[in-house]
Amino acid sequence: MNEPRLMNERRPLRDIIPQDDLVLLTCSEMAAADSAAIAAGTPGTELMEAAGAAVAGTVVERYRRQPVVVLCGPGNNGGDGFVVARRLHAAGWPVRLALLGSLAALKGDAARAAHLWKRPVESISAHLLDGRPLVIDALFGAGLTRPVEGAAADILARVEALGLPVVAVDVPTGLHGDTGAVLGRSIKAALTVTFFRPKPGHFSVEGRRLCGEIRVADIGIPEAVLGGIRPKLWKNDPRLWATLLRRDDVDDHKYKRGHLTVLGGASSTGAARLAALAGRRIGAGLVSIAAPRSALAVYQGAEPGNLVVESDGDEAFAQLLADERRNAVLIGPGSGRNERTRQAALAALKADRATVLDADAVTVFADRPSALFDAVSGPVLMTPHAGEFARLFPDLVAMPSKVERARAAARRSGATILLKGPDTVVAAPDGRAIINVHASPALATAGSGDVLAGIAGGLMAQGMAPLAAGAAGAWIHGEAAYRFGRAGMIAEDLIDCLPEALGAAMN
Ligand SMILES: NC(=O)C1=CN([C@@H]2O[C@H](COP(=O)(O)OP(=O)(O)OC[C@H]3O[C@@H](n4cnc5c(N)ncnc54)[C@H](O)[C@@H]3O)[C@@H](O)[C@H]2O)[C@H](O)CC1
Ligand SMILES: [K+]
Repeated sequence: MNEPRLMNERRPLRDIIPQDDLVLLTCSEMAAADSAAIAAGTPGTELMEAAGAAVAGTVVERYRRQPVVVLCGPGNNGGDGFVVARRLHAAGWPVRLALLGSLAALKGDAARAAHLWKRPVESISAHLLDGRPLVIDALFGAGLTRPVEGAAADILARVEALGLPVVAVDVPTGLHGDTGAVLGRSIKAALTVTFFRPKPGHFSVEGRRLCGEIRVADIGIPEAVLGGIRPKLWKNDPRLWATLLRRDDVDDHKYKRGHLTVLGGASSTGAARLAALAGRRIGAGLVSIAAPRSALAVYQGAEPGNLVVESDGDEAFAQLLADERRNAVLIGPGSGRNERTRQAALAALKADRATVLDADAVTVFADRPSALFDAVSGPVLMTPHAGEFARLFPDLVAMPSKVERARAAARRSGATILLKGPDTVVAAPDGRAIINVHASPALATAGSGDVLAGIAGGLMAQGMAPLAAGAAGAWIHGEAAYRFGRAGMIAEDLIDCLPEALGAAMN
């Protein structure tokens, strides 16, 4: 029987398959797309006209005709606003337009758009809101560089106090397009119309709270411009990795689907057991728990499907990994912040195994992160939550962008970082990153992280590269919670919903 050989061949790990329509562009990449479109023959004025037309068209589509006030800022976001106002007026809507700053200060495309508006330009004042109009927020967009204050902040506060409906142009004013942070004050929109591709900021926790429904309008920027930009950020979706889940080998069998070894702790055995179950449910061929002698009986009595192997003492785990069929390792859930965990993690990295380091396996290195980073050379996925991240990368916490925080940590550690949260970011050392918002608040339950780590470990056992395993794991984890779909979910429920979630990912 030649199975063991199959386990030894180091097949290339299967990695994500980039999808252009899932790309997210930063403000500067968006400006580059603009410039490329203009260089390819589409005047900036046409882009602005198309942007304003897209907003006006969406408003007409979504709202009954009613009084509208368009709040325009001093730049091209405001320029878009002039186009929106002109088009809504032409469609018979009662429109008022107010400008922050002076007409004379407008430049370029915005000045041209303002020139085409032949009706009054008012100044920003609370009286604009008499009659409870629909508000078009064209104050600031991709050019926001500092906190919103003064008249702009005042009018937004007034809009909010009156509870008026808001449609945001590109991004709600005050939301930073790249970091998704709020500078000064912002405004909650019912609908945000952005252009060509969304921005990372649209999907931050604040971004999702403030943008409302997000519409991405085609404004005539050719897809080909992406070739020159070479974006490295995508919104998570099964289309990035679902084909990697397919089991096309006709002679598929458990040895080909990898062997995930989970380090079991002595005290809280539930975490490792949950992770092991998740690894099996997601399709790993074999999953075993390396248990200390003192907890052997507990693990053996728990789930018959989990192989349990004794692994006591610091060197024991390294000896286990002498068996190359153990091609993937998960350390952390419930394993304790102790020397055994540290040594097991270093043994897995030294043995160049596909390794997931979660929870205790991350924080046990907090005193000397370099000891961990220096040992990373192969496929490693770290899955910290914000607190664990801060212990390992304290100096990165101040970075305003979660994507950039995760990317910096990945570059520094050499591992792929899955930085958990309602907006989980998975970032590889080469800069590629994926934002996952396919998640439910119900996931904030004890043990949920153990399940996620087990899913990712099970996928890496089957040959998925860390970025793909992290993205697929985060999405499937979220889908399982949606599938459970009712209050009172506990981590074990996620395990039972994994087959449906996996099925949803593959359809
Ligand atoms: N392809 C596209 O994405 C297109 C985008 N368009 C629109 O253009 C804006 C970006 O325009 P820009 O002039 O660069 O910046 P803003 O209009 O957002 O800001 C104007 C200006 O304001 C200054 N500023 C920044 N922050 C503040 C602040 N807190 N207080 C006061 N002043 C501030 C800063 O100098 C900015 O330059 C984009 O959002 C789209 O709506 C194109 O119209 C069409 C193609
Ligand atoms: K805006």
